[in-house]
Amino acid sequence: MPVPTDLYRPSLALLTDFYELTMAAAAWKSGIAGEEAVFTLSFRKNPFEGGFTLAAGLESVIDHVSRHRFDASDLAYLAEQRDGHGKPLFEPGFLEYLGRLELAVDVDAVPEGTAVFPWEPVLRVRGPVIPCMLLETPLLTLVNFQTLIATKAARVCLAAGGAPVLEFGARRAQGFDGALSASRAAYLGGCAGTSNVLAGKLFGIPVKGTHAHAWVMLFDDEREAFRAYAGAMPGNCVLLVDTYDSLAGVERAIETGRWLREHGGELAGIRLDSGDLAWLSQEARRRLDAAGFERTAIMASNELDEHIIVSLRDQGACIAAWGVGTRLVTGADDGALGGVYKLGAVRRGGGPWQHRVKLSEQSSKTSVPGVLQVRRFRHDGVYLADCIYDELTGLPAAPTIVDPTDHTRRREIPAGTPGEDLLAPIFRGGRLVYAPPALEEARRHAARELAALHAGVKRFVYPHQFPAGLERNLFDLRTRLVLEARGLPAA
Ligand SMILES: Nc1ncnc2c1ncn2[C@@H]1O[C@H](COP(=O)(O)OP(=O)(O)OP(=O)(O)O)[C@@H](O)[C@H]1O
Ligand SMILES: O=P(O)(O)OC[C@H]1O[C@H](OP(=O)(O)OP(=O)(O)O)[C@H](O)[C@@H]1O
Ligand SMILES: O=C(O)c1cccnc1
Repeated sequence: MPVPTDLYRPSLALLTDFYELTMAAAAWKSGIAGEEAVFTLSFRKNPFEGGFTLAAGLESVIDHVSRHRFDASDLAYLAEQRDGHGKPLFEPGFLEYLGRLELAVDVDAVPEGTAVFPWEPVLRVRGPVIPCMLLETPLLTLVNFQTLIATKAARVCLAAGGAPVLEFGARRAQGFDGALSASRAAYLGGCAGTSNVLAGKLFGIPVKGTHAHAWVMLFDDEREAFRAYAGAMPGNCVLLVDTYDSLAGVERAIETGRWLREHGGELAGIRLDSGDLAWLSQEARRRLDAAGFERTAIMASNELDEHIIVSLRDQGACIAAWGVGTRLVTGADDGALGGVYKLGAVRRGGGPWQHRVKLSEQSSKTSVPGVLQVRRFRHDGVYLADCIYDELTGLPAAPTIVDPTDHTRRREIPAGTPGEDLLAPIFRGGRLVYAPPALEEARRHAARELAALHAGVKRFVYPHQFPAGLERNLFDLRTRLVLEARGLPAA
């Protein structure tokens, strides 16, 4: 399948926060550029008050890291930056360094579509401090948004219970890039297709759609409009029936369906876009069935989300396909996934790694030190628990998992419980060592992941909290570092 190779040329190296560059300049100047660091990208809360999150954005991360370079125009722009005294902010030597910079980093990440939970490392970057810092902003930009939308899509598709969900969001998306990456993430999360034609071309997503109210309004009456559309699209005819009156529109759609049959076509569906979708869909179904159009599908749209879809199904709505736009591609009601990128350890001159922890008044914001990995344990195809551990100390044969927000909540994992590490090697020394799966495969992976989660984790109201926490030695190390940093005696 085609990849979006030409969308963002040249490199987007400047798409980083200014402070990453001022820190890079200071690191270069102060001689710590040769030191190594390891950073972890994780989030602290599942979006949408939900019980799970689906990781997305890795393919864009790979693309960004692979083509990262500061070109002459980037360097010229940086050379223009002045400090408060009107002097150049960046020294020529630093800019030359940036011009030669290659991101010789190791990146490990969970594959796209993997179910992930708060605190877990979703992605890890290890290498010289400057490249690690420069990547903070773009990696968060890419992973936070796409993960949010993939998770929203998974929720909407779970609500639809297997009926197809089409993503109709481009017109309400956050800009062109928001539209494209939302379409991709929505497909990854389970949507059956998109109305966004460029996303279809770039990512190989099936493109689908009906017609707008404007089509009907272009004609003097609805009958004429339906007939013209059906004549032009006999094999792809879904008629929007609510421009003037939904049920009268259904009657005209039935007439058009009869006409289509006489001309070798078939009315594929109707779309309802306003009013009481439960009642209208039942009444439309009754009329279509009575007229011999049992196979004509009823599609609904109109500011839908997972909660409205659940409610409509509970009310017995006869809706076979869902068109979901605004609330899907904007991740309503969560403006963003709150992913963060935190330093876990540093190493000087090839010596031993030294753990680092960031304190916060809010214990949920205290970072997790180490070179983090996560082991997922399972039983009979169902996920049991996730154990976040430090590769520097390793994982005991029978680990104890401690909930970082309540250390009295613990889970013992018996030795021999099957499980696997989630972070896979993506780059080694800046060289790509991972073959990203095709989007279709990532989508199948997401579906398998959702199937392996207990139903309680997927419910929308007060979901069960999946046991994901810190391996006990890591939890103890973190506690010790926090006490040390606060100048308190060890517990
Ligand atoms: N039976 C229902 N149960 C729950 N929510 C519904 C039901 N029918 C429609 N909705 C949802 O209620 C919200 C408001 O619908 P409303 O009927 O006000 O739209 P409308 O005013 O008819 O449409 P429009 O403003 O697009 O012309 C929408 O999000 C819609 O999806
Ligand atoms: O409601 P969403 O989930 O975003 O789905 C997409 C919406 O976009 C279209 O209409 P548009 O909103 O442009 O106009 P309308 O409200 O007048 O139908 C379509 O008819 C849907 O209602
Ligand atoms: O094809 C459709 O029905 C469609 C496309 C975009 C937005 N709303 C509806």
